[in-house]
Amino acid sequence: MINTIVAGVCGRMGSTIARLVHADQELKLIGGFERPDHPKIGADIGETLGVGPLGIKVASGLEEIIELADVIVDFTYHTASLEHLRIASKYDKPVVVGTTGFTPEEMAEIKSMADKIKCVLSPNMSVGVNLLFKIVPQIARVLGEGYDIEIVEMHHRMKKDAPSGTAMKLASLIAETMNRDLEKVGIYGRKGIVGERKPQEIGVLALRGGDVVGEHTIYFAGLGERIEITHRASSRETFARGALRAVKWIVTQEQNGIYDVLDVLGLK
Ligand SMILES: NC(=O)C1=CN([C@@H]2O[C@H](COP(=O)(O)OP(=O)(O)OC[C@H]3O[C@@H](n4cnc5c(N)ncnc54)[C@H](OP(=O)(O)O)[C@@H]3O)[C@@H](O)[C@H]2O)C=CC1
Ligand SMILES: O=C(O)C1=N[C@H](C(=O)O)C[C@H](O)C1
Repeated sequence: MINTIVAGVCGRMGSTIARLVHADQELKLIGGFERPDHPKIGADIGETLGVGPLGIKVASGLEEIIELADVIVDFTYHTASLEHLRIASKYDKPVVVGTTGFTPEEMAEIKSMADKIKCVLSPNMSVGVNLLFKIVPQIARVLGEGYDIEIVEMHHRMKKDAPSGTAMKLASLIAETMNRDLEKVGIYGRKGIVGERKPQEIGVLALRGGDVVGEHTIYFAGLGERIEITHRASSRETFARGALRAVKWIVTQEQNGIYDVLDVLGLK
């Protein structure tokens, strides 16, 4: 059994992941934690998940429970996940991170930990989106210049970061493939007399509303034709199943490194 700790265990993703871990034959939910001031600290995790008492309490921090873990799953908040990675590297524990919204500086620090920790880091754990991470840059390359690239994402009203981590990763993969600097060509909204669209622009637009789980459309708009590729997630379990797959994979790795879901799927 793989002893698994879930960060942000009362959150939307944390609770979904914890329920699937609890139901999984190969994994054992041995702990979960929230911020020290969270109202559920000390509550039985099973009760908070609605699966009946499990005899494990919501802890008030990772260091309280980390020694028991084989692996930690973290879908929390960018500053929190970075701190959890620092702690996990100190204790030599692998981590699966799905959190988005890292600043460039935070991302640089995570990359700099590559020789100190085993980590799967991906803004989207679904198989479908990871397939898009593979094929969308190929489509951009084949189409070449002459097709205007715009990405539109929609998420629920509670989402804190924008644009989504997935949209930003798609934009950065496309920019890299097209030899463009996303810092220069990324456009995140338009209003007023903005002038004609420049051919190199990559537009990334975020819609927020209701309970939308996660939708991404990539447009390649040329003269006389347009390709639109859409991924729609209709359940958080899709991401959670991807996270569990990453958990089972990362604990078998011998080399430290910052991996992604394409490594897990063997699609690199
Ligand atoms: N990679 C993927 O496939 C996916 C990634 N995500 C990403 O996962 C993250 C979480 O999303 P979601 O579950 O919707 O958000 P929620 O706000 O529902 O859950 C986050 C949880 O983490 C808790 N948390 C915040 N700070 C800490 C801390 N320092 N220590 C412990 N727990 C903490 C929050 O507590 P509190 O409420 O008190 O802040 C909350 O319980 C986001 O970045 C989102 O973009 C989401 C879906 C899929
Ligand atoms: O916050 C969410 O909900 C999601 N966040 C991820 C992102 O920012 O890309 C992935 C998913 O679409 C859901």
